[in-house]
Amino acid sequence: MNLTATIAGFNFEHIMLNAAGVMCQTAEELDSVLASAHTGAVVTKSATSSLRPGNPAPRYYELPNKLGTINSMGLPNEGFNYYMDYVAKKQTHKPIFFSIAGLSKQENLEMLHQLQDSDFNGLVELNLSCPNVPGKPQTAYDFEATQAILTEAFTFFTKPLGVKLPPYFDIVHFDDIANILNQFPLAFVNTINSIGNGLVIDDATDTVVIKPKGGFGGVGGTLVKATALANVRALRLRLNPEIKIIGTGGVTSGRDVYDHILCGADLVEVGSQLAIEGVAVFERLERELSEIIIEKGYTSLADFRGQLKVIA
Ligand SMILES: O=C(O)c1[nH]c(=O)[nH]c(=O)c1I
Repeated sequence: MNLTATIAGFNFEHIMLNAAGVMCQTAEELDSVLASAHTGAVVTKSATSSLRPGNPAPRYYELPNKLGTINSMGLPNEGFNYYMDYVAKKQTHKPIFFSIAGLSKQENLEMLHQLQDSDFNGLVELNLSCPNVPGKPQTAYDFEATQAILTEAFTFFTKPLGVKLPPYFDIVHFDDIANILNQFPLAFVNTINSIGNGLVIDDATDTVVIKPKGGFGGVGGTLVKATALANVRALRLRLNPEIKIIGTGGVTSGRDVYDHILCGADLVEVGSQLAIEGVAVFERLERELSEIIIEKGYTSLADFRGQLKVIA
């Protein structure tokens, strides 16, 4: 059975990896994802130029009954140079995604210049969708700003580049963002990031469950699966075929991985469920996915990728 994928000439022997932000802030966490026999790659925590402690705790919460998670981490990370050192000395055959989330266009362009001029030989994920930096909008909800940063980036950046998008909820917005992205030689689009600014209440105390922003935070896990699949499907139907899709959001079972692929995903990321279950989740998900593929009589992901049926 062929459970592989290719993006920008990089071969992925397994199609799952962590979602940026989960199990990827330190070298030890990154190593634990790479060490799994059931991951094809790893993505770093989105980096800013300098180290950031992030928002005050409690800033992460797992909902009861495995419904999902809410977080307002606030972009805590070890700083750009920490991850540059990590990728420089890391010996691995698995591709590495280097995620960046500068707080301004200039900061993002500066990190892209450093990545371009470095020996880094992996893929870069420009995170345009962090919902948790107080006062900072999710860039990808501003179509002009998205167009502008990609236009400037591609005047000098020649390594494989993709963008991490927030979820969209309007068909016209799917059209708008796809029209922008199709103008650029992107290696991939990663959709979705958490659903921004949700609110969860602790029913024992009538209190929000996280401290930052009065309890508003990004929602992930089971709760966001329908939105994640819609965004994967909508973008697959609209984007140039050369732009591959990483499906993220709502993955807790092999069937969820299968559904992301059915909607058009080439790679599939696990966030909330990885945080809840640990790296063993990848073995379980890959086993469950394989069982479904065998049951359906397929032998490779290409047999059903993007083959979601509609009702005639
Ligand atoms: O709060 C965070 O660090 C965070 N949290 C998210 O849910 N998505 C993001 O892109 C980020 I940068």
